Amino acid sequence: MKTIPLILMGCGGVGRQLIQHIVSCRSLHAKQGVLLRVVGVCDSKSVVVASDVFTRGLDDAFLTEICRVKSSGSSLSILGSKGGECQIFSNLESVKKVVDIASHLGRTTGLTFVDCSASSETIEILNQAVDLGCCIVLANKKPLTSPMEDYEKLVSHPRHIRHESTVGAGLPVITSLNRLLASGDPVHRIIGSLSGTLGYVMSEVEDGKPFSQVVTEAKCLGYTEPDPRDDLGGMDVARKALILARLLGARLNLDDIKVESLYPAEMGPDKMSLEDFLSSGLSSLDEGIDERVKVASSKGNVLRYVCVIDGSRCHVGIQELPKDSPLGRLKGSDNVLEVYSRCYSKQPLVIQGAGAGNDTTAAGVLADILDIQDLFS
Ligand SMILES: NC(=O)C1=CN([C@@H]2O[C@H](COP(=O)(O)OP(=O)(O)OC[C@H]3O[C@@H](n4cnc5c(N)ncnc54)[C@H](OP(=O)(O)O)[C@@H]3O)[C@@H](O)[C@H]2O)C=CC1
Ligand SMILES: N[C@@H](CC=O)C(=O)O
Repeated sequence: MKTIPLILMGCGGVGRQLIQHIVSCRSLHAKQGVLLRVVGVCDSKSVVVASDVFTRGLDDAFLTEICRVKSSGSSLSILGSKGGECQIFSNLESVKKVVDIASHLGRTTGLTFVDCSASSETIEILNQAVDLGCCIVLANKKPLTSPMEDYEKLVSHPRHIRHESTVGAGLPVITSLNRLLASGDPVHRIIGSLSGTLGYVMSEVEDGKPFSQVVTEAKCLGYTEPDPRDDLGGMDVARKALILARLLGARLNLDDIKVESLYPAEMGPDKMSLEDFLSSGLSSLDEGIDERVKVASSKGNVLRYVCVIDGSRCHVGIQELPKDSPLGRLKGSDNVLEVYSRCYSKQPLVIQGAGAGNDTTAAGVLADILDIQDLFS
């Protein structure tokens, strides 16, 4: 049986769903000859680790308890040591402990860091993990959209990194692009709708629902980032665009991308709390969006938040598109990407399907972990 030891960073909607998938797929994985051994789970303040990471992981009952505690909104630090089977470390100590485990397991049994946080702070640990021979799997886009130097370090061992869920959640976007590029088929243009949240919001407001109501629904459905302004301001789509553009070889940074925001600067995270934005800011945007939807509709068009990557130029923003165009027909949280390359020059390669949600995202992360099993014994 191959064993893949892993440390999960982030135990929110996606991280918890990943734990549930791992636990419920135990017998399937056993038939495939693979065991996923979760040796540690981190939230923003603490890490829970198995007492002997060389031989044991956290057991399934305890992993389920971790999910219960985190879904109730508590910190991992309230968990006990479970009769000595695990240890809990907080704040700076937790970072030291995680790096310590990486230095022991990285070059022996191997270790995979799975980043399901939404933080830009994980980049330091991830870069250390890479230096220590560990693999990394990310749903978190922020480390991959850090300055070029950090990015290049992170992806310096291509066999050791997987990040399919960073674009299109569980859709095979990165894999498909890598296959085209590896076969010498250069991709020169990608156009698409890459936000599950904005896809859902734009298609729901067409039916006359208020913008604030559908954004709140998207948040409840697990489509939005922890702060939905990341989606509504276009930054989440810009990050996806940057990830794809860098994959295609462009040496761009986030501020090279032109981004259209759906809210004004005075409602930004530096000026308004998330609570105020959700309780009052959001509804003040209803009228303006409704007006734009009506103007588009009077011309037989709909609004879509579109990402265009053309050579090394990227821009993301609202476009008015015919109702019966591929992007105009999108419904719900679906993403669609049209990829133009030498082989797909007139008719693009089209990838479409659910582009957000905890279940599909966590499934994409799980598939990434299984995809690196050859590096483990
Ligand atoms: N939902 C979706 O459809 C998709 C999501 N993603 C990505 O998945 C990631 C997770 O999203 P989601 O689960 O919704 O986010 P949540 O906000 O629900 O969860 C984030 C988790 O990360 C933890 N965390 C924060 N900072 C750190 C840190 N420095 N180290 C370790 N853990 C940390 C938080 O801890 P605490 O509990 O203490 O706050 C929390 O447990 C995001 O990056 C998102 O962009 C990608 C594709 C689709
Ligand atoms: N908030 C994102 C989640 C996936 O990356 C989206 O809405 O697409």
